[in-house]
Amino acid sequence: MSVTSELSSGAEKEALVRTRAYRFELNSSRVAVGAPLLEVADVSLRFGGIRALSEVSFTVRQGDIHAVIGPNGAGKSSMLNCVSGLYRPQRGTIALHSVTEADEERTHDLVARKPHQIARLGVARSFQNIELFGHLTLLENLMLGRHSHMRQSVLAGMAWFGPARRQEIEHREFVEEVIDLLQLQAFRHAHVGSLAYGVQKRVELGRALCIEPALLLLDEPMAGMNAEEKEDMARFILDVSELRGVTTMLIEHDMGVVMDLSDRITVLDFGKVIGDGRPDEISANEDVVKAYLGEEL
Ligand SMILES: Nc1ncnc2c1ncn2[C@@H]1O[C@H](COP(=O)(O)OP(=O)(O)OP(=O)(O)O)[C@@H](O)[C@H]1O
Repeated sequence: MSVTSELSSGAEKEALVRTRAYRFELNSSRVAVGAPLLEVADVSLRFGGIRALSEVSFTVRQGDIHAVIGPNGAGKSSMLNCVSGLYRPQRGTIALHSVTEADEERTHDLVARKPHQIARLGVARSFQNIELFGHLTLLENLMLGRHSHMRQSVLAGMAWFGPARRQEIEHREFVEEVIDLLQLQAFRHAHVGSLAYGVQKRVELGRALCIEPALLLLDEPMAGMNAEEKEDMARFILDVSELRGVTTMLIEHDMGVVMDLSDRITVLDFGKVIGDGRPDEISANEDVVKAYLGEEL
């Protein structure tokens, strides 16, 4: 893609995000649309004799849905785990860019940081297996997602007066906006454990959004879903990106979904990048087609 067309698609996205009026920002990154948000450079990760990642480099740009695909064992989850700090690569850098309220540009090397420090920088992650509190209601699960933004002490919260009450109301309104976006109104007071699998996955996405992510990491958000649930989830991921400007990096096996949703795709095979580009470039890439021989592209 040429630089100008990249810029114009960035401007279009920004205009789309601005045309809708929302009370709360879900996207906490102030990096300009189309500019690099996450730069993975030369990352290598070994487990004993197994090379899970070899000199992996790619860039995720602000505003994009960026898919990481590849056959089983290609290193996709390992890559996501390196970004979220669960794994520490032996080589390479993973740089997250940010812009402060004073418009100062910052770069954070994620390799040196612990998972909770990376989460505090706004990197929110959902897992392959659902990790929600099944015995709590949907509202309670999402309110827990707001936890990192709550300033008042638990004691003040329990006493339920003054600033604690105001803050609770504010967070509740934030959560309601996420519930509206993901069309979860009907399940507000349901215990999450009793909800259908596809709805639980949507609640997980909601909880990640409650963190106000700078970068959203989704590990197989549609795994185990039926066709209708997949379609719904794809729509919500698109809304989160197009309407709310949240940058998303996702791992997904369903090629149809990946080709439809993604702005950019990085393909891994045996821990190496064998393709990186727009969906049309990836489906025309011979190495990628070879790696997926027999699979639909
Ligand atoms: N914690 C670990 N300890 C040892 N080996 C690991 C570990 N995590 C991943 N690996 C190995 O690294 C390689 C890449 O695995 P990874 O799970 O990242 O691939 P993947 O592309 O996500 O696969 P899948 O699509 O099956 O989930 C595999 O050979 C795997 O066995």
